[in-house]
Amino acid sequence: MRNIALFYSSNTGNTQKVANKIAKSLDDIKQYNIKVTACEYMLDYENLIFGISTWEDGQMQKEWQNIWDEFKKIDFTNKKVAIFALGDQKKYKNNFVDAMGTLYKQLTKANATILGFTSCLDYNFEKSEATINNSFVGLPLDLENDDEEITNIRIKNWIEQISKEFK
Ligand SMILES: Cc1cc2nc3c(=O)[nH]c(=O)nc-3n(C[C@H](O)[C@H](O)[C@H](O)COP(=O)(O)O)c2cc1C
Repeated sequence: MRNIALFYSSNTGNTQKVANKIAKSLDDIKQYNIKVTACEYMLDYENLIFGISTWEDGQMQKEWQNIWDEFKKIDFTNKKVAIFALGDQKKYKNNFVDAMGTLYKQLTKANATILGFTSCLDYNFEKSEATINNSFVGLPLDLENDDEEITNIRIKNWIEQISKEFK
């Protein structure tokens, strides 16, 4: 059995809703809210999924900010990591899912192998800290503006994509 864990946090429940959907689609997964689970538990898993939302013009959701000093001490060598991110491409079009970029940069510094990049083409935004060469560094989701059907398709495709690459 593979060893996968999903760590997330959420202000209004949007990231939680997506976390629940992803966890339901994978048999071999453990789900943790970082509000109540210390980040050293991440060390127990070879494959990790992180869920993060962006607030206050480009900032990480508050629980990610709270664990950030501890998180920065973790070495992710030999770990495969995929990120999904909640944001609003209409109201915050110049900071769309910026928090995913912040998380990505730290994970890269900490030697993680990041997978699950997706194309920017399907989205309508101006600027994001979470892109490299027209790809997002994970899966952005916009529950404020996109139909549930589109969101569900994106999640399904992304799970297929990362599932193949997890060890
Ligand atoms: C005050 C406020 C600031 C926000 N700032 C951003 C932002 O800078 N970039 C972005 O993409 N989304 C932003 N959002 C949208 C949220 O990220 C989005 O609603 C998300 O689904 C919230 O997820 P959560 O409830 O799981 O935390 C903001 C929303 C609010 C209410």
